Amino acid sequence: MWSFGYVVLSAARAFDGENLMPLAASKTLSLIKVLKGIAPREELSLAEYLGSIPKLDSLSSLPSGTPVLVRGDVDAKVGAELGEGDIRLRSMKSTLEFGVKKGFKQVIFGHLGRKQKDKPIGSLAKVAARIGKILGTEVALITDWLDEATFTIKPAVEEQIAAAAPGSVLVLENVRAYDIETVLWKAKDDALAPIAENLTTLANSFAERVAKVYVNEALSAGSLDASSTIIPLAMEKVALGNYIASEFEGPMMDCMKAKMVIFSGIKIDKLDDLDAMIQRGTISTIISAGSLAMALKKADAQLSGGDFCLGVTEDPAHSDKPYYIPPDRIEQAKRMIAAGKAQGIEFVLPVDFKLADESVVTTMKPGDQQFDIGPGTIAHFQERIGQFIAAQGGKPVGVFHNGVFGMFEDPRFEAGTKAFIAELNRMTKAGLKVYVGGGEGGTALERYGQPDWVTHCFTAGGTVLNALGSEPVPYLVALRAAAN
Ligand SMILES: Nc1ncnc2c1ncn2[C@@H]1O[C@H](COP(=O)(O)OP(=O)(O)O)[C@@H](O)[C@H]1O
Ligand SMILES: O=C(OP(=O)(O)O)[C@H](O)COP(=O)(O)O
Repeated sequence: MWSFGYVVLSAARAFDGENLMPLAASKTLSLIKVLKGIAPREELSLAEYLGSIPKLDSLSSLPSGTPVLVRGDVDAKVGAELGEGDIRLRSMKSTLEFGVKKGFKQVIFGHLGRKQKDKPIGSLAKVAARIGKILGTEVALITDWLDEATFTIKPAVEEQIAAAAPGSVLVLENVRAYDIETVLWKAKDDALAPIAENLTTLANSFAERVAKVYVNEALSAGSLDASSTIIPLAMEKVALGNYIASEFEGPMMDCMKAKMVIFSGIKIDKLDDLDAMIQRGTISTIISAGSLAMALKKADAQLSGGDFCLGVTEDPAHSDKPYYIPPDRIEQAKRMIAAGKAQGIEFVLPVDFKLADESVVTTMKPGDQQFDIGPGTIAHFQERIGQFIAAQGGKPVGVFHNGVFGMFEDPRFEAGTKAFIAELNRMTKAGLKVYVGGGEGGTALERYGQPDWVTHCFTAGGTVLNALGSEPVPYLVALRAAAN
């Protein structure tokens, strides 16, 4: 839900002719607390967030040569040819071309991947080259741009930007190479004040040495990354890129009104997002599969006076595993089903499962683990889709699909996911508006279907769930605070 208590944030800055007053650490700390859910958020809809953040055309009158920091959607596995693995990079084209035309010196920064044990963090070298190809211009990569001892941008970066010609595009090397970027992820409440000091120094250094204008064109950058999210507070102007603005204002708003949602996958916290979507009041049918559906399956059985064994999924000995579902999630699922059914929502759940040895069962025993839905469920879902299509009478109602039905990367467990991608095509061809929420669901569409089998596939998974679900998108909260 986008409803919390009421706190108005505004960046601690004012203009002094050409000089921007530095951001104060107290304001950074306030925003961090809001983003971490420690302090209350404003009670705002997605439309209200969007309405409070300037669009790209607000930068139209800035003079040629103005440096602009662009938070770019650079988390891409670039393939050998143009068009391969670069959809997120192409999503920035319109915004970057606007900047080139205006003569801005655009400095793109963003993340690629996550740090993994014993593996160096990825470089943006290929991404920078591909952006250059997409724009038809040279794009330089600036490596080694941050002094991690002082949290300041290295002076050479300022010199490189000053020397760049109007219309230049530069890329800062992977921001996640620096620990400061992900420091908020696991930060305890009492560590936030010193972190806010460091981030304030960093944000002010960006404003002093890189740019005072910030454009966010990174739809998928929905995690609570530090510099990416906080830096706008120190900026003179912020704006939403063309792609982000159109994705939120078009397809995302359509998804808010979806009548059917298909929710699956392994992350049990998606239950909160489904809960929030139910509370919006437009949904009539929920199809759920995968690990996530296990909570609903058990809850449904218990509400009918019975029970349903989930095997290892409910075994506390597996509590460190991603598929583990703790008892409080079953209770939450019970509340959701009871409230949902009271408002007329139909929950369509799996009726059989494929286990590790590929046997198909309708009930599980302790020690069992399901890796896919079984053929009975595939048929059950197909039947319900047919009924849903018929009930809409040709009206273009919305359908939102998130996640996968099993461990589909393994061919032994792909059948359920694969069969349902064909159902998305069936619904689209029947005139429904079908949206896929990026992530693994998007990967499955790529693998088993065609782009035109759905109305739209988002280039971000987590951000879409935030926008539609229980938590606001951190960068929208921050951009609104910065724009105030
Ligand atoms: N039983 C299962 N059901 C669904 N996904 C599973 C299951 N077991 C493993 N997974 C894995 O979990 C991942 C999907 O998780 P999901 O939460 O849908 O991701 P995303 O939010 O990125 O779409 C896939 O890599 C899939 O193989
Ligand atoms: O791929 C991304 O998001 P997605 O998997 O939710 O679509 C983004 O780059 C976010 O990556 P992160 O989850 O490491 O912050």
